[in-house]
Amino acid sequence: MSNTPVKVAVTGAAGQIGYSLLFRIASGALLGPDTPVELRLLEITPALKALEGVVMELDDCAFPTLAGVEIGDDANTIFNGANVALLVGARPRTKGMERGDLLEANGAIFTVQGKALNEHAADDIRVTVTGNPANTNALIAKSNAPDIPAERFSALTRLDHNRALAQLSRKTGTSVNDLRKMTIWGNHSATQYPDIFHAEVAGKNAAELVNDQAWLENDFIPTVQKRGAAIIEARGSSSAASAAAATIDHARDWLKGTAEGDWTSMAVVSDGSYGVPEGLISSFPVTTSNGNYEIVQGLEINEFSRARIDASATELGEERDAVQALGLLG
Ligand SMILES: NC(=O)C1=CN([C@@H]2O[C@H](COP(=O)(O)OP(=O)(O)OC[C@H]3O[C@@H](n4cnc5c(N)ncnc54)[C@H](O)[C@@H]3O)[C@@H](O)[C@H]2O)C=CC1
Ligand SMILES: O=C([O-])CC(=O)C(=O)O
Repeated sequence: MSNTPVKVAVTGAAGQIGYSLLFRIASGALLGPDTPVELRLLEITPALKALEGVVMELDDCAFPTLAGVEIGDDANTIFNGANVALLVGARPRTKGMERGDLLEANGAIFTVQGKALNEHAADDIRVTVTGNPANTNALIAKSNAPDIPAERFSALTRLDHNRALAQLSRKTGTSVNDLRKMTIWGNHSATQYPDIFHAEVAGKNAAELVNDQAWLENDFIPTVQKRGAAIIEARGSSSAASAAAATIDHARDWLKGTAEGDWTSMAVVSDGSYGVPEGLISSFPVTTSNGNYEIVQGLEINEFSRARIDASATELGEERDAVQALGLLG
């Protein structure tokens, strides 16, 4: 085991996603069994007592990879020296809300945290925003952290990606292990576009294999787009364990790399690829290695996909304008 622990900051650590996420990070699911990890856990003051209880449970697991835990309510202290920041802490939506309805309630959290990261995080910091509305919260954090390269900020669409894999695997009667090159485009919202035109099932093109436009339009796409709402309807609260698992998948692949011949979906700052306006944090197909990502280039976009990618980009532009009007962009 190497000696220097990687400092992983998690916000909203006493929340329901935190309760799944922390134990997986501490057990090595993010950085592997040979890398010690120091958890830096941020909460609001009234939640610190509950967080102390979670830390007792972390202690009681005696994880060999857990080198230390620090908790607190001050982002400047908790983000000090952080190498990885998982920004989960934010209010979840409840029944009948869209994620964008949380912009005003949650946006301000990410101005403060962006500034604190800018001042105190380690030089190699990589930031993943899970708290909703994730793309625009990531934009807020990025714009309040001018000294951190824009490519170090990302938002989570891996849960949507994983949901799309699960739906395609069920439809084709194959294992998720046989699936490659799924893509989520756009916003982590009901306008996101899960795209199977480039996906592969055991080496065959998924759209051609499925060959069922009605399923694609009326089942697959809306099921993935509205899965979060379906879970709220069924569980009475929003997805937590699957969101934690996706947060780990996202951050792990970013640091460790995607497999040869595959890619993943991450919401990252647009460089104008595929006509998504530059500067928006939008989901793209990306390959990763050593903590860097590249947007997959050269994919042919058919008319069906074009309209959906554009619609989600339009929504992201509207969210950007809304937070700009609220004075949240640095
Ligand atoms: N991007 C994605 O795929 C998904 C995103 N989410 C989002 O993740 C967020 C967290 O969800 P849950 O854990 O279920 O919510 P939760 O309400 O159980 O926990 C949120 C925690 O954040 C804390 N918090 C609030 N303000 C904070 C601040 N300024 N600094 C640090 N901590 C703060 C709260 O005290 C609370 O403990 C929500 O916004 C939810 O909508 C949830 C599922 C999937
Ligand atoms: O739908 C929600 O509000 C929680 C979430 O982001 C998801 O499950 O995808």
